[in-house]
Amino acid sequence: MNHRHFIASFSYSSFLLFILKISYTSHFVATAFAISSTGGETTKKAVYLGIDVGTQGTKIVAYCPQEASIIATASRSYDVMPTEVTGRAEQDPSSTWMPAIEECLMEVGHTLQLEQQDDNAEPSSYRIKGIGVSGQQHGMVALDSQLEPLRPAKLWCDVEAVQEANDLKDYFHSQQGQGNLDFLTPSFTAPKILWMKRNEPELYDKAKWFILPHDYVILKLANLRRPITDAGDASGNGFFLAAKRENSPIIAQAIDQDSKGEQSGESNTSVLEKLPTILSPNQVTGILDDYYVQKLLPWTASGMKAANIKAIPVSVGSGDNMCSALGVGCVSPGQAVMSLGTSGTIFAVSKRPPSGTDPSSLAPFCDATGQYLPLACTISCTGVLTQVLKEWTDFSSHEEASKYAASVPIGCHGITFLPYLGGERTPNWPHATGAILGLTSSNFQYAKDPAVIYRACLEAITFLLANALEEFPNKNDIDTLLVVGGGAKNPFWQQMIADITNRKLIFPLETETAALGAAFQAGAAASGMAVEEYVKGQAQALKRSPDTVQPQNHKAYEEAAARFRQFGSNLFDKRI
Ligand SMILES: Nc1ncnc2c1ncn2[C@@H]1O[C@H](COP(=O)(O)OP(=O)(O)O)[C@@H](O)[C@H]1O
Ligand SMILES: O=P(O)(O)OC[C@H](O)CO
Repeated sequence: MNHRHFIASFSYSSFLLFILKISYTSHFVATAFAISSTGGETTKKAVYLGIDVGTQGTKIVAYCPQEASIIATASRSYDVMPTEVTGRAEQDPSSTWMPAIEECLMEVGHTLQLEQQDDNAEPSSYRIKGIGVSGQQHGMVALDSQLEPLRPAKLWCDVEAVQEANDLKDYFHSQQGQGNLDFLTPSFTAPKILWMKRNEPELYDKAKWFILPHDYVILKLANLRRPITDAGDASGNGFFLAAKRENSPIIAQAIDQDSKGEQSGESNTSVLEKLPTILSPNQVTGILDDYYVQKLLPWTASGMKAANIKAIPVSVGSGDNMCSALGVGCVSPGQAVMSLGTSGTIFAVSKRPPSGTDPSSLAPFCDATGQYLPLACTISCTGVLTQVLKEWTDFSSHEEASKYAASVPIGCHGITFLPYLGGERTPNWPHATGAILGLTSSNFQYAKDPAVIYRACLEAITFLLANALEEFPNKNDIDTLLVVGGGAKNPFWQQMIADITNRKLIFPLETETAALGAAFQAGAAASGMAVEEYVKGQAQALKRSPDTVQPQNHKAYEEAAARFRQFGSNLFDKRI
């Protein structure tokens, strides 16, 4: 047993676990649950579950610190709701996210039960000691007084609230609000709330809470009486000023006073009071509700009811990018994370709060440890690539498409794909649309080749992220990218990213870093450690794949990248 394992074993068999429960009055009260070791317990290995509720699916990982590995996983896919309305992107929390989570819990529970059956000598090899939740950022979940959704959640990639985002920015600056809100786009929650007030005034009047996707999941898992959140996810709500770590009353005022909607009744409650309370990074919100315990561990459910010892704490959770920053094992100076999910994101960790002069494309978020997470997010990433794959090619997978795309020359014979099927956020072009440009009589024949179009799309979404990297004030100090998310396992894309960005790449062995980061947070919360300290302890054991990718074709990509930027600017670079 090495030193780290000794510490881990000691803390998991230790005697007291303090669980912060939401009190049923308006305050949070610390309640201590005495959790002691009993016969057989000391032999069980602690396991922490991390749930990541993404845009295209939910994943759960079960992480065992003693083995320093993921011992079970499950995932379920789902779609954004079909709509004819341009710019709309919605999902129903109760019929989309929660059933996917339930199914994943059942599958993980089943896998762990098999482990138990394999070991007849011990009642169980593992014990779930905590759950953390990571969620797609931004969006808006509007709840009624019974804590039920009033309407489908508007997602981060919903760009209906363009006018509202601009109105809020203008109001904030007209009131000389301190700080910089230039980064506010329709993705954020505040413009969506204003959009709801203007477009659905009757529903708006019934809204008691406006929360984020991960807040909703925690609310349900722990059966809380009121919503909570953390600073990382809250910093994507459009009210939160990261430097001050508080929601802006000016933004709330702008929404409260707005009279463009025809309200059916006047509510006196400010929108500020409808936002969830913010807990610190290693706090626990409550314990896993029996309903979900039975999904996870049906064979021990009755035992769990009988004894506090088996209560499973639910930690505060965070946005998926914040959790990813934990899941890569902490981001060092000189590194940035590039996440290839439905969205593309690129972010670094900073000890300093954002400065007022940071470029508007960098959102000044908080991270999930108490530090800051300057982040750029592109809407057009694997969501668009997957649509191209499914609707424009006969390739059966990204792997097959990439194999053929690899034989297409860099720059795709001069054919440029603009990937803005759902508008764009970085650059802030919510009205942008997709296009294929640069056609000539000599390259026209290639435009109907699916491998060319797939590659042109892949190049485009990579150029977007590379351009976002250039917005970081410390870009010259960033020499290494930690690449994560669903697209990170694609070797062809890995090479392309290295070539285009001219940076070293590292791939954590676990690409589901958001779910893993949520599990780390649960481990920190359950063992009472600071999140950063806990994650650093785990990171030593997380091997990363060797840094084999070397940039070779940078110059060849530069020309195609310049063409891509020029076409986009010509079409969409105007005041929205
Ligand atoms: N080899 C691959 N190359 C490119 N994209 C991929 C590959 N494998 C999976 N993807 C895409 O990654 C996305 C899923 O990534 P993920 O990080 O789980 O997204 P989210 O969290 O937004 O649901 C899907 O769009 C999927 O099609
Ligand atoms: O579904 P993902 O993982 O792309 O998450 C969406 C991001 O949180 C948007 O910033």
